[in-house]
This record gives sequence, structure tokens and C-alpha cells, in this order.
Amino acid sequence: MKISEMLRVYFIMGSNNCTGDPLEVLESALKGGITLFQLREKGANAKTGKKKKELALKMKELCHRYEVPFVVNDDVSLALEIEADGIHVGQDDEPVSEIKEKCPERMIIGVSATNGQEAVEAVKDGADYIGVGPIFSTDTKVDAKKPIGLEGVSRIRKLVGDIPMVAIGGIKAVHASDIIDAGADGVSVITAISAAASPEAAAREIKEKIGE
Ligand SMILES: Cc1ncc(COP(=O)(O)OP(=O)(O)O)c(N)n1
Ligand SMILES: Cc1nc(C(=O)O)sc1CCOP(=O)(O)O
Ligand SMILES: [Mg+2]
Repeated sequence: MKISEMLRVYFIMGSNNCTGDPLEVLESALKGGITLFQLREKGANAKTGKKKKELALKMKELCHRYEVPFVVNDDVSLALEIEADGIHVGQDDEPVSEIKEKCPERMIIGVSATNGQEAVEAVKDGADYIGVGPIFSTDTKVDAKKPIGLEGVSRIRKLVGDIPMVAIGGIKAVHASDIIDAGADGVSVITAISAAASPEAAAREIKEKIGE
């Protein structure tokens, strides 16, 4: 599958983003048709490497059962240790050049960009895809920058050519088709799926709105 296709319904979650069992939430989202998953563990588990690794391994297995690639946020060592399918890093994380030296070619490298300059740099550095945002305001990321809106998505798309690009930040199902029309290949969400009464139905709704 092409990376641009993997990005269509990109679900991100850590154990702090759901009240129930994160594995149950993930399986429900997988049943609803998510196309990529990222473990972004910022909760209590983030502090104890053993628990985080256990959760990551279980999530990877679960994703693979549904033939969905598994990405680790921030933690390059963990991604290598558990042979994840990808790693996602932001502007304050490990630089792409260093990641490329350590990681096998098959590993997908995603980089966050909050403006055009960062996006262009990420492409030059060799990112496989970029995550642009926040599109709308969000309470999920405490250090999120000012929202760039749909206009920001269109502007960045014009600057970066055809690199796979996903939009993130405050996105709900109702925004999905506008975000694709603005030039993103897909939408990336935390709350819209992790906090839904039915993550399966929430993922399915986003997928339908994207037209997949
Ligand atoms: C797909 C995607 N896009 C952006 C981010 C944000 O990454 P980062 O800026 O490193 O912030 P944290 O997620 O580490 O708080 C992402 N994780 N995924
Ligand atoms: C993890 C993350 N990164 C962002 C960025 O702008 O780079 S916004 C964000 C939070 C996304 O969560 P929700 O879908 O609940 O708004
Ligand atoms: Mg990060």
C-alpha cells in the first residue's frame, strides 16, 4: 500500500487518551477501518519503559492482525526494538538525519510541521510523510501551536509537491472531506475516535466522509 493511502484514516492514541482498555479501543477502531495507527504514549506508561514496550508489542500485533501498519511516536529506540513499521517525530524530537542512520529503509519516517518552512525542510531531510497542524484548536496536545486552518493545508500542499501529507489537530468527521479537498491525503485524529462511544462507528464515519 502507498503511504498516501495509509494516511487516509490515521488514528493516534496513548493509554491517557481513553478511559477504558486501550487495546479494546484500538481493536474497535481497527474494525471501523483505520488505515494507520500511532502509539503516542504520554501518560503514566510513558515513564516505565517496560509497560510501554509491553503495550507497544500488543498494539503492533493487533494492528498486524488487521493488516494495518504500526507507528511509534517520538521513541526511536522503542520503534527499533519492537520492529515497528514507522516512527513519527516532531520539530523538538530526534532529527531525521540521525533516524535515517539507525533505522532500516523499510521503516516509515513521519515528521510534524506547523508551517510551510518546517514542511519544506522535512521534505528536504527525507521524511516519508508530513503531519501538518494543528488545523483547528485542540486540547489534546498541551504545546500545540496556533491553528493553521484549511487555508494552511492548501498553502503547505502547494509548497511541498506530492509528498504524502496528513492533517492533524481538532479534526472531527464533519471536517474530513474539506481537509481532503484542501490537499491532504488523509486525516489524523485522537479524540474523535478514542473518546467516541463507539470507536468503530467513529472510524467508519470518518472513512465514509473521506470517500473510501
Ligand atoms: C501524524 C502526526 N502529526 C503530528 C504529530 C505531532 O508530533 P510532535 O510535534 O512531535 O508532538 P507530540 O505528538 O510528540 O506531542 C503526531 N504525533 N503525529
Ligand atoms: C498529537 C497532535 N499533534 C498536533 C500538531 O499540531 O502537530 S495536534 C495533536 C493533537 C490531536 O488530537 P485531537 O485529534 O484530539 O485534536
Ligand atoms: Mg514528538
